[in-house]
Amino acid sequence: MSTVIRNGTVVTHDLTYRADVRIEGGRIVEIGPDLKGDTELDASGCYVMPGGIDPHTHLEMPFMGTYSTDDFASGTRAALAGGTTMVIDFCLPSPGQGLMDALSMWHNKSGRAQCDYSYHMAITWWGEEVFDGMAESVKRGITSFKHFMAYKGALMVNDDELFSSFRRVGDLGGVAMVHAENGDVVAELTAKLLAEGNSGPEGHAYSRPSQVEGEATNRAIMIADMAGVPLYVVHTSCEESHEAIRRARQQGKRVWGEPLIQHLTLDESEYFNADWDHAARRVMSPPFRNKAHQASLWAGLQSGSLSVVATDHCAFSTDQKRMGLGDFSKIPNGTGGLEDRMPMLWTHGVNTGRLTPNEFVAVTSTNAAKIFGLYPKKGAVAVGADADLVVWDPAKEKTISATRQESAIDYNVFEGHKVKGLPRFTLTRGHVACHDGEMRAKEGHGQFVAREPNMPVNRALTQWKALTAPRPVERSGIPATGV
Ligand SMILES: NC(=O)NCCC(=O)O
Ligand SMILES: [Zn+2]
Ligand SMILES: [Zn+2]
Repeated sequence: MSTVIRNGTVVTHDLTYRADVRIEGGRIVEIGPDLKGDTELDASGCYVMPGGIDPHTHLEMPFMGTYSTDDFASGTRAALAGGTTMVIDFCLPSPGQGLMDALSMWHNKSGRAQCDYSYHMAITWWGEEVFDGMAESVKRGITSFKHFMAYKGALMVNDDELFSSFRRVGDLGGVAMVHAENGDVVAELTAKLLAEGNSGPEGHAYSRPSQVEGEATNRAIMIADMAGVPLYVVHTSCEESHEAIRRARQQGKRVWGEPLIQHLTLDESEYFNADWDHAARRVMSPPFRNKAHQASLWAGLQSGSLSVVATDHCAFSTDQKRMGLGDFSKIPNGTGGLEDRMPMLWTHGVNTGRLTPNEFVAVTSTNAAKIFGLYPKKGAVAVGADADLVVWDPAKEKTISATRQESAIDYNVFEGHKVKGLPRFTLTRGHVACHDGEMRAKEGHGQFVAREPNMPVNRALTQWKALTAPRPVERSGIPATGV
């Protein structure tokens, strides 16, 4: 059985051209004019693009005394509704827990996934067991390792642990990742704000000024450079952090920055809303920033100093958010966005002229595929690639509303936003999961995707570090001591 997507314009990160796309056995088998198939999907007026890859989600994540509400079923369904065909979630061992033990727990949760997925492994503590578990993790196709520099007393690791782990990731040919906020300063500021009576959700934003992110980003970059490992900085939200990444890239360091769609389109005024629920629903780390920071993030996407737009989808219901009534530090951190990332970015990026359609593909799909060892299986419209595709209708419009979303939570941080540019069809390995607004996704269709270590960037960096490593100076004679 074959499917042909007809009459569309193929848009990849580097090319735009008219062609039909033929799919068989979940893969793209032919691209060209006038193709025939058993089933035909009409893409007239549409772009045929690689499905989105969101490399930053937390589905059914245990966090701050609860679990994020969207699980692998509802979260991946929301992803498909919005044109995203793969997510990379985080496997989070509890302190003291072995990495493979945590991995089996995550594999148990992901069985109901509706699109393909992978994991990053989090390093939440340090010891020989973790050191050994990292090699096993790479063998099982999990080649990226996340470190939290915030959440003191919970997930946070210190600089010595960071350096040890980064070196290990470098040796294993993986990618180091950081949540870059200075957790010690955040803890101090939180205590001070609460003591002074600042207990509402706005206190969360005050406790995490952009400096805590800028400082930690710079520190992580320097530690990664000394460890000789490529570094991916998640949820880059401000100019200070972007500046550190920009500077590092200009210096030839292998560093990538990831702004979120929320930080690009929503700002800090949300926290000053008189409605407690409204503000608390938007509590996430780092918090939303002002317009100047937003402009910096957009400029980073345009200039290439920032590489990937993600969501950090970690959705808590209003009831869960209310765990922090009277104390903002107990509001579970996280927001949704999986369903809205692509339409919001198209609307505010492509429709405004900030991004070209090719740049849109790069930052929503191809760059993540390349960085995390998935390309060209994912992130490509090419013969042999998985048929993870979105047929994108640039004329289709909607107003975002929680009443019509696939996510399981009871609100949407983009409520009332008008978007223009939506999927006509979303295909996951050839299966049409979203058919002109109607969901046909299947629970359990999603498969774990193992990833390869030692990407070209790893090899180049290792070669460069070997070439420039300290080595003893060869001397012909040793001077006499004079004694
Ligand atoms: N971002 C956030 O607030 N919650 C999810 C966990 C994390 O990525 O820090
Ligand atoms: Zn984070
Ligand atoms: Zn996250």
